[in-house]
Amino acid sequence: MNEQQFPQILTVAGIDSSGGAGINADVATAFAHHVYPATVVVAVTAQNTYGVQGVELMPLAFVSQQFASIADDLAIKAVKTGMLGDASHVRLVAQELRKYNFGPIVVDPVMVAKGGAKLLADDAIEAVRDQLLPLATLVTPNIPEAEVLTQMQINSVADMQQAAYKLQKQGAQNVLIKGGHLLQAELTDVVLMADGTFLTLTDRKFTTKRTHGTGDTFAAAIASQLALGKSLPVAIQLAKAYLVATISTEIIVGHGHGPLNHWIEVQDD
Ligand SMILES: Nc1ncnc2c1ncn2[C@@H]1O[C@H](COP(=O)(O)OP(=O)(O)OP(=O)(O)O)[C@@H](O)[C@H]1O
Ligand SMILES: Cc1ncc(CO)c(N)n1
Repeated sequence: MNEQQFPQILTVAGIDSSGGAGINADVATAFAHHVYPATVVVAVTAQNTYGVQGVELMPLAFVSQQFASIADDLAIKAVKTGMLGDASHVRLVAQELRKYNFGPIVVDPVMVAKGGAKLLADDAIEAVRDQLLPLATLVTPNIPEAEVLTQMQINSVADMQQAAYKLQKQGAQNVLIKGGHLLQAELTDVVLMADGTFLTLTDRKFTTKRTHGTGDTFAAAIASQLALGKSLPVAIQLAKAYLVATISTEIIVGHGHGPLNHWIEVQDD
């Protein structure tokens, strides 16, 4: 491997026609970090800041072909997975990820879009739990996703910690449960590291409806920092700082849940 190669990540996810979430957010985030993003397109959505109007999944063989093309040529240093659509696509992506050594894998188990549209079929949950979580260096569910995966209700930070233990038992090495859906004045994300220690990230909640793609941006920023050689705890904290900056400096696009300001400068540690 040529050490001079530019840092490269792979995002395996869905395209958002309105540009704010999914692969579009991942690509914007990678560029902001001066990291090169390759993409495996699993789904294409007809979507805007109001919601999701349509979804098309790519043929399975074509998803595999995209993986092979990338593996034949690029030097991927970290992976992020996002919207995977249904059980057969989840199983296939897991199978492809097992084939190649693309470095650490950040699994964002995307299930539902901001407007409530399903981005993952109900019968795919088992495949996410059994096939994808054991491959995850880090899994980054929001609270509803963590509830579905662990079959427990989450109403507090203590519940988030308990759910994080369960997700680790299911095979994820490290767990980040995002607290955006917990009704509190402050937002708390809970991270359970592989060594059993907790990291808690607490931030004020900005009053804004422009939060389309926050989860994607957070996970893509973590993958980008990992590709740049940062340790996981440092990558998570730098990614969170970038995310907060993208939320706090609004850009006015669309009429519903608008996209983030991905142009904001990434601060280093
Ligand atoms: N209004 C806000 N102000 C500050 N931080 C926020 C706000 N909304 C979300 N966040 C942060 O963004 C991250 C993602 O939040 P959330 O729990 O909503 O994830 P998500 O539902 O996966 O996002 P999405 O579905 O939009 O991709 C968390 O770290 C959360 O703290
Ligand atoms: C394509 C796509 N992926 C992920 C999300 C979740 O933010 C979304 N809304 N759309």
